[in-house]
Amino acid sequence: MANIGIVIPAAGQGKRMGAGYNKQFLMLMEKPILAHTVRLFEESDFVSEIVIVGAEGDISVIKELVYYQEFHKVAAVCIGGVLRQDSVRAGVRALSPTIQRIVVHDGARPLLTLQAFHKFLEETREYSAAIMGVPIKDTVKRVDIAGKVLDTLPRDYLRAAQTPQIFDREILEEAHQQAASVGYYGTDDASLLEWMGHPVQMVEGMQENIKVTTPEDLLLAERILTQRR
Ligand SMILES: Nc1ccn([C@@H]2O[C@H](COP(=O)(O)OP(=O)(O)OP(=O)(O)O)[C@@H](O)[C@H]2O)c(=O)n1
Ligand SMILES: C[C@](O)(CO)[C@H](O)COP(=O)(O)O
Repeated sequence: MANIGIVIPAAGQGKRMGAGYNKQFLMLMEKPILAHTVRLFEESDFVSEIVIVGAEGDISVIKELVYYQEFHKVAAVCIGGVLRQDSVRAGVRALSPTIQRIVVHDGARPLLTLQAFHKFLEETREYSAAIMGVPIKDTVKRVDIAGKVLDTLPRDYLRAAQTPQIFDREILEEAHQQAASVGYYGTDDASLLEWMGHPVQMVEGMQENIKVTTPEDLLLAERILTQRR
């Protein structure tokens, strides 16, 4: 299972966080959010290479972070694109050709644990494409443009998709290439494969593996990490 390459998209603008700069540099328990995310993969024996994708103006800061945190597996820090999808594609391109199995994990998901990641690798080893997700806790309604409720979706078959998402390199590259050629956009990488008609396996994730998106998420992340200490 070794020789896995990690792509960490971290080139977003963090608009919903409203910090005025990339939210992944916000401090979480005395370290930038991004440092927590990268540390996990640095410590995994199954990971041989990490690529971090940043906004053009953040590249030198990310390189400094890599240096000071002593992240030896980071093979490249490359420039992302306007959409998350563009950033992931750039990251995949920057991985060594020897890497044939790729995990994509949001820079903004710093709470994944090594144990959960290794369980994920074990459970997904037979699949060419697989993702983490968690059952939806709320009742989910579809509404029209005016907010009128149309119906209630059967919750048993709904999952909130997370990262990590794992793919055979060939399939992920093909999905990104095809999507780019027609301008198809998906909010995660798995959706590009779904669009192509390629099967994607869902495995149980962890509720704590939140994406730090708004200020409340940062507070929650701090509480979770405090409890883990
Ligand atoms: N063009 C983009 C957009 C997003 N991301 C990354 O994709 C992950 C998930 O995106 P999200 O949490 O939505 O981050 P932002 O796009 O930064 O948030 P917002 O939509 O609030 O601006 C983040 O790690 C983000 O940095 C990226 O690498 N390149
Ligand atoms: C990839 C992802 O984190 C899965 O939940 C999510 O889709 C990213 O979404 P966003 O639209 O960039 O917030």
